[in-house]
Order: sequence, then C-alpha cells, then structure tokens
Amino acid sequence: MTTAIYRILDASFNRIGEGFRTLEDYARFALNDALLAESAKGLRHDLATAASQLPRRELLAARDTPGDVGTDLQTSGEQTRAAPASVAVAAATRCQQALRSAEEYAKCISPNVAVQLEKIRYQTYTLAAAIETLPDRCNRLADRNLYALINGADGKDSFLKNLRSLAEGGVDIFQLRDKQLSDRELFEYGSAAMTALRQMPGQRPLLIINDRADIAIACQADGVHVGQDELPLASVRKMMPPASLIGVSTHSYAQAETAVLGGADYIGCGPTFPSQTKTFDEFPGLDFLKQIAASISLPAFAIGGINQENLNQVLQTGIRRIAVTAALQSAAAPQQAAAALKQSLSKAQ
Ligand SMILES: Cc1ncc(COP(=O)(O)OP(=O)(O)O)c(N)n1
Ligand SMILES: Cc1nc(C(=O)O)sc1CCOP(=O)(O)O
Ligand SMILES: [Mg+2]
Repeated sequence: MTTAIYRILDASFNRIGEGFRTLEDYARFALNDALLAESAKGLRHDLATAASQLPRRELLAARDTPGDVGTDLQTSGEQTRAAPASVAVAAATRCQQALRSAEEYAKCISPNVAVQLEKIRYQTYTLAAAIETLPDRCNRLADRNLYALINGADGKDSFLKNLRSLAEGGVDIFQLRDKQLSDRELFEYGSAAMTALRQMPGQRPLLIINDRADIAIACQADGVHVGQDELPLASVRKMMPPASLIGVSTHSYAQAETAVLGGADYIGCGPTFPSQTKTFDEFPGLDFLKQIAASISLPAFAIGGINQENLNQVLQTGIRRIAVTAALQSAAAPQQAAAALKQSLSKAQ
C-alpha cells in the first residue's frame, strides 16, 4: 500500500506543479500581472518544499506511467477550451483537486506534509479567484482615471453644484469623504449625489463612499472605499451588493498585494507627496508608485498632494490614474483644474 500512496503523491505533485505553471503563464502573458504570476510561482515553490520532505527515491520508484490505467481516461471537454481564461480556470480546479488528493494521502505517511499541502490549497483558492476575477475588475474602471474626493463642508446645494461642475470637467469617480457630517447627512448627501449622477448623460461618473459600507448601501452608491483601519475587505464584500466596487488604501507593496489577492476593485496608493488635506509621517512616494505600476494591473490611483504641477512625476512612474482633493477644492476654477488634469491624463494613456 505504501507504494500506492507514493504513486498517488507523485502523480498529484506533477499535476499540481503543472497547474501552477499554467496559472503563472496566464497571469504573466495574458494578464500581464507580475504580482499574480509571482504568486503562482511562489505556490509552485512551496509545493516543491513540501514534496522535498518526502523521499524522492520512493516517489520516483512508485511512478509507473506505462502501467497507469488512467492515461486513456479523458472527458470530451478536456480537449477544447473557449479561451485562455478557461484554460486558467481548468488549471486552478485541477490544482485544487490534486492538492486535496495529495493532502489526504499524505496523511498516511507524513501529517506534517499534509498540513503544508492544506495551506497551499487554501492559498490556491485565493489566487484562483483573484486570477479569474481580475479581467472584470480591470474592465469596470478601464477608462476612468480622474478620481475626486469631495466633502459637504459648504452645504448640500454647494456640494451638488460642485459635483456637477467637476463631472463636466472630466471627473469620472467621486468619493464622498467627510469626517464631520452626521450619518444622516452622509446618507442625504450620498443619495442626492446618486440622483444627480443618474441624470447625467452617457457614461456617468461613479460615487464611492469613504469608510462606511452601511452608508454606501443605504444611499445605493456605486461602492465604498476602505483604509487599513476600517473593516477588512472580505467583511465589506459580504455586506455590499454583489456589483459594488470596493477600493482599498495601500501604503506599501505588501498591502497592495493583499488587496489584489483579496478581490479589491481598485487600490489607492499613497501618500505620494505632502498633502494639504491629511497629515502623514511617512511617504512611500514615487518609488512605491513605480513598484505598483511595474507589477500590478488592477486599477491603481496615486493619491496624496497630487496637482497639475507634479502630475508629470506621477505619470513618469507608469501610473495612469490619480485621486485628488486639494488640487480641485482649492483651485480658483475647479472645473478648469479638473479639465486640465484630465487632459494631461488622457495624453499619457
Ligand atoms: C482613493 C483613495 N485612496 C486612499 C484613501 C485613504 O483612505 P484611508 O487610509 O482610509 O484614509 P481616510 O480617507 O479615511 O482618511 C482614500 N480615501 N481614497
Ligand atoms: C485622504 C488621503 N489618503 C491618502 C493616502 O495616501 O492614503 S492621501 C489623502 C489626501 C488626498 O487629498 P489631497 O489630494 O488634497 O492630498
Ligand atoms: Mg478611511
């Protein structure tokens, strides 16, 4: 029986490794996403580490490909795939199934290896979901690049006037970010903003509510933005209607990685420069933006002190989206300031 166990484990390790390689190729060459490709590669290495704890000689000795009664067993669906995305989904499913099989049989000879395989299996579920959903997450914000954080400090009429004027200027995502308004006021400003946005012709701008999933749900906003101190992404996802957008603030590559793998629809990346709106002790700055641009294909908005004067430095990092407050709020002519930012962003596309 031990030979049979090693034979199953040998076949499973091969299937899992091949599956990870297939996922890595899809992330790398079809999605152009270095982070997800690295993730698949990391799991392949974790698998090799787990496998190396079993005697390789026994694994190879148990291999008997010519004597395998299953090599001719195939379903008709295995020979055709609609698109590379279907290849990746099938590879992920195969990895997960083979991991479960390996984990169960490894329990007979090495509970420690079984535990490692279980961990890899859970990480594979997360990676598979991130890879499968990435194209849709990218498409939803594909042509949106100017994101304005707005508040209600001057009252509701002024808030709505500003919203309409900035939308005319080219803002395509708004965030209601106001730490002073009461819950009732946030709800009323958010609902009024949604009514105004729904009346706009063509592809209307989106409304995101800062910090508060409950307010976003109540006023039927397009989504919510959460920082590192608010509710975790997974909890917010469970609360929000299925089509909602969820954005996450990130201040380091590790936080961005967690947000991408966790299913965020976009990330905010900053602070880039000192800001008139919020005080910071640390500035991941332009180097962080370069890292994000090189590795992450999920929509990423640079944030923090960005204005028309320093926008080129942001664009030189490869980042093509920005989120701003003061650049519009403190401008003498906010609509024109938005239009100027929009034009610079469009030129860089
Ligand atoms: C687009 C975008 N990016 C980052 C933030 C900052 O969120 P957070 O760190 O939670 O800080 P507050 O905005 O809540 O003060 C954001 N709001 N939007
Ligand atoms: C709210 C906020 N969050 C940031 C982050 O880096 O997470 S920077 C920032 C302030 C954005 O406004 P302004 O364009 O005026 O600097
Ligand atoms: Mg917040």
